[in-house]
Amino acid sequence: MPNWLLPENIADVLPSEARKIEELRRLMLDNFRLYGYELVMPPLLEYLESLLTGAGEDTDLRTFKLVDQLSGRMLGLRPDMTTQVARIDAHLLNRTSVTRLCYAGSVLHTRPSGLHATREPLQIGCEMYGHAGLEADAEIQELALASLALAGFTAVRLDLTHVGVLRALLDNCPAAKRDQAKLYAALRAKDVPDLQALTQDYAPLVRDALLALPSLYGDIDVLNKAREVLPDLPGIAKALAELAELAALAASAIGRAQVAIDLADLRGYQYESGAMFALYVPGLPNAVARGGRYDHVGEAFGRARPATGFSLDLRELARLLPTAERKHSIRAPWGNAPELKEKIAELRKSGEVVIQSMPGHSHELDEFECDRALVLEEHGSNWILKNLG
Ligand SMILES: N[C@@H](Cc1c[nH]c[nH+]1)C(=O)O
Repeated sequence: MPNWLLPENIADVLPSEARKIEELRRLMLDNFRLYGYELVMPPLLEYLESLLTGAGEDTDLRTFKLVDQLSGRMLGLRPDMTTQVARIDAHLLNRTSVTRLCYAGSVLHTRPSGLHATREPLQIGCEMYGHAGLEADAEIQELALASLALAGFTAVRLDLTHVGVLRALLDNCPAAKRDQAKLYAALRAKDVPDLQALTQDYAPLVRDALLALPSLYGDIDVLNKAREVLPDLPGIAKALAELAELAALAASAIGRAQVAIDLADLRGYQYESGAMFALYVPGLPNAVARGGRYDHVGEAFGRARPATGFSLDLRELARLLPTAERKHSIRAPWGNAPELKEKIAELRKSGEVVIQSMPGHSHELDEFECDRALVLEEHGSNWILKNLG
């Protein structure tokens, strides 16, 4: 095997793609700052048990593990930054007021989430702690939509769901609770035959409700249908009321989206505790951003705090965008003359890209197109710009 091959679903990011990703990262982080989100940088690896605190079995399976040579303990490479940020809020900041944090960094997955998905997403996101009301969820949704708008996506669909519906059903049926993991999987896949087989000996009320969930998908009217076909349990009524309110808020948010309800969409890391959302853009079957409420993670860290947030993969998002236009730049000779150096410094200070040709090489770089050259004025000693081509 050639020694320059990389593992499957792991790739280098080459110049023009890297530029797109970096520009998006800056735009989004700057926007988070305008809403008062403070940047944090959690470590790439942690003790496994802290990384998995409050997270589900999915997270465990997705985590690369290794042994720490210093402590002999098991370490994990983060598969998701959300629980790390919850740990920071719970233990390091110790604030009682509302805390807004944002982050951007690589995460690693043992298996790709799709055939062509990377195992090293570049996760960026925002988390808000300390407010249990829907206002916090609405702000997070608005930020997620604004992030996609910054990347140029305007025709966005926002799917809303709520873990309260399934929770209420499980709490009313011990057999369903026992099969929880299998039910999640069947619902995620909208696999009705599998659901039928699984639910055979459940209480009829719960069985009918579980079988109805995959079809409870569509515009806001689905909530009325859900009220008709789902049992009248307090948890379900509360979840549906919250979804109705969030749908209205999302429809009026900055960078507004077309809103849909999908009561069987339960993808995630199994730490969610309330309303959840996923954002979709045309041409891509998978969600480009996900978020929602996860009030119990802080509690697992020993300090209960309401929590809500969203994250997205910048690599995936950038892949959907057209290649950036080549940046116009200036070609300059290499030289030690103070006038030349000053002129080049002045141009760079004003934001121009100035590329000095190395002796014997004059090729242009992929990302840059030299449309001007810095040349010495004929019969003079001034450096002037000359248009090329
Ligand atoms: N980190 C979650 C999304 C999320 C962020 N905050 C809350 N939920 C994910 O990648 O699916």
